[in-house]
Amino acid sequence: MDDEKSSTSFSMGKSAQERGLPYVPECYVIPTSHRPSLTPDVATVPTIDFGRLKQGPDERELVIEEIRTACRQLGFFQIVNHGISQTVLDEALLSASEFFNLPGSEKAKFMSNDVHNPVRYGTSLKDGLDTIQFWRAFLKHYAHPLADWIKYWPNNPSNYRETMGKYSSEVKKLNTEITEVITESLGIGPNYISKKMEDGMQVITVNCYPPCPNPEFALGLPPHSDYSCLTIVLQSCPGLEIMHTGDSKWKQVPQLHGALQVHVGDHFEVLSNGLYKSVVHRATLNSDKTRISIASLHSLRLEEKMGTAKELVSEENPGRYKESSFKDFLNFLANNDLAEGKSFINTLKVDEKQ
Ligand SMILES: O=C(O)CCC(=O)C(=O)O
Ligand SMILES: [Fe+2]
Repeated sequence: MDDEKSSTSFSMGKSAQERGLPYVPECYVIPTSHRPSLTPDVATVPTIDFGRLKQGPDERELVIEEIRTACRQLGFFQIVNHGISQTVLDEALLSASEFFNLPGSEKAKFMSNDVHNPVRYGTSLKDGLDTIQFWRAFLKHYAHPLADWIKYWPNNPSNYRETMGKYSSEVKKLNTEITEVITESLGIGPNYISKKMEDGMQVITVNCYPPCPNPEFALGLPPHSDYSCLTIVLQSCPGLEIMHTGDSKWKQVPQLHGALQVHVGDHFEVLSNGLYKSVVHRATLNSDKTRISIASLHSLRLEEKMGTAKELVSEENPGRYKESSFKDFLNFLANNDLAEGKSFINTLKVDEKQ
């Protein structure tokens, strides 16, 4: 996600004690209804074995069916046997954590509030901050075409560009494979959008959530869905929660060593005419260890519009979304605060009564 514009959007009004509630440190401003549970339900997340895609047409068809169900019901799944080695995953996480361990002055070289900036660092963990709702630092950088952008990435730690570059290019390839399977599962064929996606944007968001003394009163990231077509996430430990569409409850995604998480983003919801849902998710905190997540967000080129596949529109099932580009999302972001619950996908929905 792309944010960091506000740190004081919620106001609690009367203090908890005035309302006869248990003591809450005054610096935490997330209202009770938005606070996470320290013992969340665990999500039942479909785990897709990508190796099975190469085990003949029958097996491939079964995997595609599993992906179709996951995208319709949750907008989320995990993949194993994805072809990216554990060393590449571990080294990317290690470089990320070394970057966030650098002195503030080193990270501040990349500090920017301009959402259009292709490389930027931000943090809600500022010295002297008197209200806390989000407990996160992040580094974002464009990653495709890699040769165009890598020279602007941090070179401290000294192997950051090498390890994160390797991870980024492998995830980019994996994204093309997942895209093919997803459009196949929509019945519009594997090549429907794969070439455009190959040439499209890749934004790497590296999130760092340090231990929080009161994880029950704050969040790492507010609830949101990603603007992307697909987001692929690597996490160092649990903390991601997804909103279960069935019972509208927050559930924690369990840690599965070596797995990658796949989020359906807003632009695939649009492509599918709402058949697939972009998953609403948030990041929670813990009090004893730093959590790192590396989100790779994939979309079409900066100004290329994503619209609904015409094959999925009919008289009985009219188009439900306006088309939009990544740039449209950035313009939306520059003027709206996602922490206040503003949602890009809602701005794309065509009024059904029209
Ligand atoms: O930390 C996570 O697991 C989620 C990160 C995320 O949602 C994002 O960067 O958009
Ligand atoms: Fe996200």
